[in-house]
Amino acid sequence: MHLSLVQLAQFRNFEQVAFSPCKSLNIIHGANGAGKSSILEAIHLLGFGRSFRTNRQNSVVQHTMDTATVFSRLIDEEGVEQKIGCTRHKSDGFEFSINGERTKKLSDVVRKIPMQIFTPQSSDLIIGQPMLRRRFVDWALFHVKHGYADLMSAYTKTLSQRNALLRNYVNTGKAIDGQQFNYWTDSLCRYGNLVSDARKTYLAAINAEVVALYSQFIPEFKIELRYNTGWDKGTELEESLTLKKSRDLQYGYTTVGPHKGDIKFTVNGLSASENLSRGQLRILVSILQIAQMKMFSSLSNKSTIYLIDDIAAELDEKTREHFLDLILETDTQVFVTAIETSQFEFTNKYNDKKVFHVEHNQVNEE
Ligand SMILES: Nc1ncnc2c1ncn2[C@@H]1O[C@H](COP(=O)(O)OP(=O)(O)OP(=O)(O)O)[C@@H](O)[C@H]1O
Repeated sequence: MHLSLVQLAQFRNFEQVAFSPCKSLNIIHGANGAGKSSILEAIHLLGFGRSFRTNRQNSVVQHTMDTATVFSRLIDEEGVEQKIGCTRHKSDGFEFSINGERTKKLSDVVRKIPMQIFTPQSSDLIIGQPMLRRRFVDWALFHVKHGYADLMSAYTKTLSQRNALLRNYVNTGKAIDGQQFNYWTDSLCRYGNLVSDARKTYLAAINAEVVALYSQFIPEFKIELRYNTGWDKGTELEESLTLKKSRDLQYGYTTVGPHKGDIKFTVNGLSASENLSRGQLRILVSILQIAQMKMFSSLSNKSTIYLIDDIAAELDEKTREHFLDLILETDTQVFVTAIETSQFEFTNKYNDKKVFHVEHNQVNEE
């Protein structure tokens, strides 16, 4: 699967640009401020439905304009072309389209273009908030496990109902309706156990791949990843909810469950977030993503699109080369940005490669 055309209109510094990427490696280079990251950001909108650079989504719209548009042609595994579009209206949010048909359902678009992104901030996956690590696993399960999106939405709805009862108790001091509370607690257990089992199974499946890949980069390090369920060790979720009921009543929200789950990474038995260098953290993230893409393609027979912003940041040339070699082995379409093409001399060995120069708000193939 790959994008054969990308068009941007009134998107950040680009008035109108279009370019035709190749199926494999696409190098986008240009000076600071030329618009390299903006191009990745536009493609990212199609795969995630949001910018990776800002929470203020309107900032992608060109100053003085009201809408920004990204349009793409996607060629799937069977060679069938689909047209995927995304428009950001400053006054009315996002609008997506598939083959010209408008869809409000983001998941329909996201499901069509499985995508990963690697940026200088990607180490946050290891050192940042647990939510990022839950999102990492949930991305894979969303794409490969039938019904997982519905399961997550049932869990989230149940959690918010239970939290509403707890919050109301804290705010008003009125006793909680016991029947309702037990109903939502039972549902939380049912969905929560399913979510947690799916995450554990998935992580166990990619673990061996992560260990093998990491040892190729840094042989002396033995990496391990472990899922923390988000409730008391050695107990079932049901038991933990009972144990924590008085705390939940005091705080006004549910303090245990898979919404508190996390992944712990250790290297030679020590915490990865506290002991790895910045470059080693980035290597770990790249490996997690490569393992994820390999697993994804073996389970779904589909490939991924991989965006790499500023590959040179904290990765030496040997590592960059090994990293790209591993990704390109997985039949992935790659978009990678850098300031200088000299950072890519090692890519001369790849036949399927295009180089684009971004300058004067234009994208030119070289
Ligand atoms: N909404 C907008 N309208 C017009 N121009 C914008 C808008 N938002 C950002 N810009 C400009 O677009 C340009 C592109 O920025 P971008 O971050 O994509 O460049 P870059 O090539 O990735 O730079 P660097 O190498 O420094 O990271 C910048 O000059 C920025 O000032």
